[in-house]
Amino acid sequence: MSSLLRISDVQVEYRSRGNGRVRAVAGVSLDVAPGQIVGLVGESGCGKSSLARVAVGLTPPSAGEVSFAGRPITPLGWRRRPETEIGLQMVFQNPYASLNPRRTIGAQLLDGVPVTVTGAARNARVIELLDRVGMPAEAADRYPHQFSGGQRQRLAIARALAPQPRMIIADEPVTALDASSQAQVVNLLVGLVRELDMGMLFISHDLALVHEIADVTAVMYLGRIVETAPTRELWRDPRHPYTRALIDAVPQIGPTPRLPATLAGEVPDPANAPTGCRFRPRCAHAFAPCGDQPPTLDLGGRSAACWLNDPATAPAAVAAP
Ligand SMILES: Nc1ncnc2c1ncn2[C@@H]1O[C@H](COP(=O)(O)OP(=O)(O)OP(=O)(O)O)[C@@H](O)[C@H]1O
Repeated sequence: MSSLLRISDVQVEYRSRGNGRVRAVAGVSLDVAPGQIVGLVGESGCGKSSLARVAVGLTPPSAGEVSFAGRPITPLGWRRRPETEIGLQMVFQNPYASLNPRRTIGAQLLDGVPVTVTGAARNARVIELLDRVGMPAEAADRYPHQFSGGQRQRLAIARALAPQPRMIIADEPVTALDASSQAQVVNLLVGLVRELDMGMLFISHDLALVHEIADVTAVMYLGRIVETAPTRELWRDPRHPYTRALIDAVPQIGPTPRLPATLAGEVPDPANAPTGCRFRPRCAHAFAPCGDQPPTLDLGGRSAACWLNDPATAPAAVAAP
């Protein structure tokens, strides 16, 4: 399958206190195909937002490349080419990040409507966008502060749809909302993405939510993707102990209810990332080879960066105490 968004070996570094540098994203590759929903999941601080900002050209990568529909995305390219041409739009956790509090909703939606739509059709497009996200036409004359959090996120989705993008990157789009709005906004977003046959990179710390909506799930830990698989396979048969731990942390209801297991410890600060496998200090299966960083192993339609999947090293894990 050809990819729409291609992230190749991207690194993101920040200046840390003193003269040091922190590598928040340490070599990530990820593809999103047209019409595909890819979920990117991981605990807070693992580098998800840093990766999203690079993917839309808001932050330059320290190394690696991002391309969209075969064209490179760089912050320079982003400025030169209006986002309406790029076809990649972002929905942020906080809708105030994408909605200007001082301008009416209608004016902001109009900004995103392609210039090829002219005259009365422009206003008609605004009304249509509002209708798509379940908001009344009168919303066009109001300001963002006149809406609830859930309504504002609906409006931010309408703003993202205005340029008729081919893909959305949604970074924790419902985390800031109350529980009842969360389900509504996720259903709306996923429904629109499917209906309009767009691609989506859906970033979340909530594996259960990603399980419900994503075709493919990528699991990120401390700046690296540790496992990628079709969502159903990942859930049924995780190949990385971190994925297993995240699944075990989800409460199971139904015929065999199970209490969630907590994942011991916390994500280390990337400034003090462990050598070798970064998950090693928290991993119940750590064995000698984990002192070296595991490569991303191709497991046939899926991949995992864990020595347990390497036939050459795995027997040692069984032998380990
Ligand atoms: N501008 C910055 N300067 C320095 N360090 C940063 C900066 N932005 C992020 N970081 C650090 O990079 C790491 C990854 O942060 P990032 O926000 O990308 O992770 P995340 O998985 O999206 O977490 P969250 O969901 O909490 O936002 C964290 O350790 C964070 O402290």
